[in-house]
Amino acid sequence: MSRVIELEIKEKKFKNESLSSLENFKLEVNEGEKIAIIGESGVGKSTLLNIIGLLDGDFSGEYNIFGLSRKEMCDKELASFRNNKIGFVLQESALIDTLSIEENIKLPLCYADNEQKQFTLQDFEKITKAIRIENILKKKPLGCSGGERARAVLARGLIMKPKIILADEPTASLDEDNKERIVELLFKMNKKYNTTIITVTHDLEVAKRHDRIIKLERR
Ligand SMILES: Nc1ncnc2c1ncn2[C@@H]1O[C@H](COP(=O)(O)OP(=O)(O)OP(=O)(O)O)[C@@H](O)[C@H]1O
Repeated sequence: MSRVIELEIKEKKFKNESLSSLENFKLEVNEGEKIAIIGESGVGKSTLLNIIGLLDGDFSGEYNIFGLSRKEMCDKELASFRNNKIGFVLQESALIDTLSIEENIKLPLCYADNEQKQFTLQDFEKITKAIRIENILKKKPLGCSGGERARAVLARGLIMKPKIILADEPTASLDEDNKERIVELLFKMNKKYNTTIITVTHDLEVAKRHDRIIKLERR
C-alpha cells in the first residue's frame, strides 16, 4: 500500500498565536484509506484540511504528498496538484452565483486536458443522478436550498475523479436520506477508484464509518 500523505507539522500560527492542536502533529495516510477528523469547533480541523489540500503552506514542518515535498513545488505545480489530484468539498468553496449549478460542477474541467475531459464528462450524469441534483442543474445557486448547494459542491469535488477527496462537513445541512446518499457516494468512489477520503465531521456516526478517526484536541 503506498503512502500518499506524510505530514509533520511542528507549528502552525495565525498572527502570533500558535494552534496547539497542530503542534508537533503527525499524519500518515495510505492510498485508499478513509480518515475522519473530529474535534470541537475552532480546534483546527479546517486549517488541517487546508494544509493537506496545499491551500495553506504557512506552517513549520514537512509535508510530502505522493512522495513529493511541498516545499519543492512551484506555484504551477501546486495548482496542477490541486486541480488534478485533490477534490475539495469545502464549506467555503462557494459556488459562483452567476453560473448555473451545471456550469459550477463542470468548472474544474476547464483546466483539464482533453483525455481527462472526455473521461469525466461521462461520469457527470452518474454523479448528478446519484446525489439527485438532475432537477437543479439549470438553476443558479441562489435559487437552490442549502442542502442542494451542498450536494452541488460535492459533485464539483468529485467530477475530476481525484486521488484524494477532502470533505469539510459534507453532510451538515442535509436530511438523513441525502446524508446517506452522500456518504454512500464518497465510499463508492473510495472502493471503485481507491480514492483516499479525508472527512471533517461533527457527526460521530459518519466518522465511525471511516477506517480511522483522528481527534484534534487543544493541548
Ligand atoms: N485565516 C485565519 N486567520 C486568523 N485565525 C484563523 C484563520 N483561520 C482560522 N483561524 C483560527 O484558527 C482556529 C482554528 O480554526 P479552524 O477553522 O481550523 O477550526 P475548526 O476546527 O475547523 O472549526 P469549526 O468546527 O468551527 O469549523 C480558530 O481559532 C480560528 O479562529
